[in-house]
Amino acid sequence: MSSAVAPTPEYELPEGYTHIYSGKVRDLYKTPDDRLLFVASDRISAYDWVLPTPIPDKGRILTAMSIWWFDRLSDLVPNHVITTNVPDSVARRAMVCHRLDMFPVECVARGYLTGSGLTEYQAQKSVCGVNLPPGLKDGSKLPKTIFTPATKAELGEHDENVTFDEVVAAIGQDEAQQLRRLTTLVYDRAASIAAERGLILADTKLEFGSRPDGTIVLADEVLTPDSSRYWPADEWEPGHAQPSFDKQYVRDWLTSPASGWDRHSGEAPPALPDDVVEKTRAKYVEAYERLTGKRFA
Ligand SMILES: CCOC(=O)Cn1cc(-c2ncnc(N)c2C#N)cn1
Repeated sequence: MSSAVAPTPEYELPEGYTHIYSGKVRDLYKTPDDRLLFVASDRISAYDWVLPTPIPDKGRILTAMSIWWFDRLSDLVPNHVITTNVPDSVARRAMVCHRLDMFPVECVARGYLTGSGLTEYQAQKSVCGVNLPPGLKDGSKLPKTIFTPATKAELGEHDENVTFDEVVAAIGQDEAQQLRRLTTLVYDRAASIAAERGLILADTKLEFGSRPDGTIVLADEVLTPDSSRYWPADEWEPGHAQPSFDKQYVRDWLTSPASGWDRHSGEAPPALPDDVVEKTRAKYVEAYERLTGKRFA
């Protein structure tokens, strides 16, 4: 299915759970006691498509990764997780979360230049209004971490990079400064931990909400390969697209003659072969085990 059509959630939930929203790979429900159930599916997206073949355990691995990171960030910022005690049908792939008043900002921090940041830099030597030095290439390490916010796009559309001043106009000076401070603080902590494990955290996208008392809370998923770019540090080589830690097998097969697919055709991508599914699952397990030092059961 194209990225423009919300997938139908795969999981049966008990009476009293109401489906609210589905993204490409995640689903949001209201719980019987009016909290949120945040479900990570085994769906995988590539080239703006939700692929027809699930990656077994992907949702469980990414949920475990989010929980691990939330725990390591709790001294910097509170988070929205209440419990991982969830219905059996979504065991280990879901979290019950506080319902927050979400900020309409995708809070992106970048330590390296690539993707939409690189495109903007190549056009105007800045990203989201932040001026950068000349001579940077795809994958270049930035002199310091930058906050490059974006507006949340409709399903199937790309987020649009905005300036800090536009965030101020949207939510006010104080909260914009808080989001920038927290986003770079979280990124710097995570990038340092990832580097100790041989992984480059090139960038990450965070979402925040506020409690009724105004406290700013870290929400959504955090620091997963779906919300972040992880690169193997020993393969880092600025000047070209870096290999994606988790999706490179999928991207390489989809763009190879073997798939028979043309990503520019507008046609839906084909099902993935078993070996690509298995190698991709193994990369998610590897990312979890290298980051956390724990075996994925
Ligand atoms: C399908 C997953 O959801 C999203 O993609 C983005 N989203 C988050 C919320 C949200 N809304 C209130 N409270 C929260 N704690 C959250 C969170 N997280 C809504 N959409």
